[in-house]
Amino acid sequence: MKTSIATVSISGELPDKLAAIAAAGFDGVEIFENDFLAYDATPREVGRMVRDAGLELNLFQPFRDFEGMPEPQRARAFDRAERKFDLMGELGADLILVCSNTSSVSLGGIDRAAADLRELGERAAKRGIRIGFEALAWGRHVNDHRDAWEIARRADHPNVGVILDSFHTLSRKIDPATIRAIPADRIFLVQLADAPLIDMDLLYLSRHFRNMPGEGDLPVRDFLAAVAATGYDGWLSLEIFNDQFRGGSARQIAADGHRSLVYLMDQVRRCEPAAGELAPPMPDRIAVEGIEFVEFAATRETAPGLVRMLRALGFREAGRHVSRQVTLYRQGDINLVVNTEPEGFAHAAYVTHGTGVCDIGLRVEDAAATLARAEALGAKRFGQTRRPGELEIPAIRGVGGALLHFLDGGPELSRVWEVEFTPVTDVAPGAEVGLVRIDHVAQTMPHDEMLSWLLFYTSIFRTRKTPMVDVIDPSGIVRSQVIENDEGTFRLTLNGAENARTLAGRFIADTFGSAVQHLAFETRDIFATAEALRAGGFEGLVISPNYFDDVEARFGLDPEFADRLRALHILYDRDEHGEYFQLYSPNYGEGFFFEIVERRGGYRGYGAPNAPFRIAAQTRHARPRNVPRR
Ligand SMILES: O=C(O)c1ccc(O)c(O)c1
Ligand SMILES: [Mg+2]
Repeated sequence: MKTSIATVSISGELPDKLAAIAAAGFDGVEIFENDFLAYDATPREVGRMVRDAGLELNLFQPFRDFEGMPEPQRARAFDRAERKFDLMGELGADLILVCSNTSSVSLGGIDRAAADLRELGERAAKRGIRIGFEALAWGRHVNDHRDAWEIARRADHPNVGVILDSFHTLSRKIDPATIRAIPADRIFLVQLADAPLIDMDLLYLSRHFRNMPGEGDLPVRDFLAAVAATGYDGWLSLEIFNDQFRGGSARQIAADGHRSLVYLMDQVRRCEPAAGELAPPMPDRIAVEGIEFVEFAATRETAPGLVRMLRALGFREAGRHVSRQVTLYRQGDINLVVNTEPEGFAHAAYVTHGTGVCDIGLRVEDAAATLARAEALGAKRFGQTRRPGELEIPAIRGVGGALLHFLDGGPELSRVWEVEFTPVTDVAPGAEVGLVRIDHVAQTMPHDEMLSWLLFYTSIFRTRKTPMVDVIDPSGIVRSQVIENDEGTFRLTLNGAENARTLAGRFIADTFGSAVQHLAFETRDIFATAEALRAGGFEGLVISPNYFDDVEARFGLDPEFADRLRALHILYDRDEHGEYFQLYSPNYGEGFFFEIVERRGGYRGYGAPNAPFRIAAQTRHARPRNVPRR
């Protein structure tokens, strides 16, 4: 189906908006009247700008407070409409959205509204214009698409139909299945938007917090499935009023919007038997079997510090790359790679961001299919000249420009470690500490990038998001959102910093952008791991004793058990499934750190209640003069 987006969804002046919309791959654009009024060009020029950008102008909107007016407002409303029809003639627009009346003087009555729309349809027909009637969720008398459709039906005019908008239907919890009863040829346009589930006045929610389908909590997929089942094959158009998007990057928001529509059409194609071919087929969402490796960019000068930390954590050198300055460190199922090449991608990442994670390798069922899906959803493929002995491993750009590589069990890619690395035996192995796998990867980014990356991950991979939580940092709030699969083999936490003084905010400033801020490893016995680390000279993050007094009281812990936590600086949490234990390294370099966790009995969370105390300890650690003597 053809896709479009309303100008109101994008930041900037009209030309910036149009350029971003065209670049993102949309076929058309809805001109929101205020964007036209605010811009200094004639309607003819604006129409030409749209077409020169390669876009169709599919809707002019909104026309307000029309139906059910008493005189003299009624006659005024028709005069206003005629003026807008003149304007549309110049713009080259043939569909106008009339939204349901919100005026306190408007009168109810389905037949009165139908008669008004019929007359408007008659006048519009003379100009080759069609009227799409939309029920606003806060319309005075009409606030339900079923009533809007009944009015359009009774207007009984070929130039009068309805415009359906997922926000208005779903925010009022109207069953979208009721759309299935509307004939497709009377649906003139479909607008799509999602929104978070926040208990708030609907007008305020709509004008400030709408977001792209898949970014919020509304069942937009069921809405579009119902639309598709009618046989509708017209425009799918995004209409997103969002304060953050208005101030964001026009190109990023437009690209996210396009991705959200492609993803939505793909979901509907799979779940609605009555839907036709909505979009070109692509592989289904990709199941991630695990994190195969994490690669750090470093230099000869910075690598020794990092490697000292890895050894203290029990990692052992296990291989050297056949043609690059790349070393593999291993423990349990964890593969960490340190890249000190003086050129190429990792070096460029080092120059821009400093020592840190530049690449994550995911184990998937089919690496080629993963790349195909990612590209169909607008991800950027990455390629670099191969050196002798190197495999071709599909990769895309991810958070902060870092890479995501895809490995699978096929004959080539399953042998990457044997083919690309020469095994070595560590000459100075540290103690065994019992880390078995990567539990999660935490990526830190500015808050206004969070929805983009959320959509990126959830649209490509078979994952779900959990509700966003606020984490209190001594200098502000950090929002945290989890993306995970059912199997627990792929867990990410996205942390969005709203200000530059929080630990997360300073990390973004110091690393010049979004990046992995910590890696969490799993152990099966946190106490044994903590003892072994300590014996090997690893200095963990010191947590305030006040914290342990509180957890002891809060969970009714056995005092001896609480003393062990206290002595080893192990944080504790519990949910209805089980228990969680956490231990942290101090910050390394630009604010990167490691976490070690143990999950007992199916604990589902990530220790969010502990985050403020961990952050406070890290902040103290970074400014040692604040550490109280003990
Ligand atoms: O918020 C509004 O007024 C408004 C206007 C036009 C629309 O299409 C809409 O969904 C909302
Ligand atoms: Mg709308």
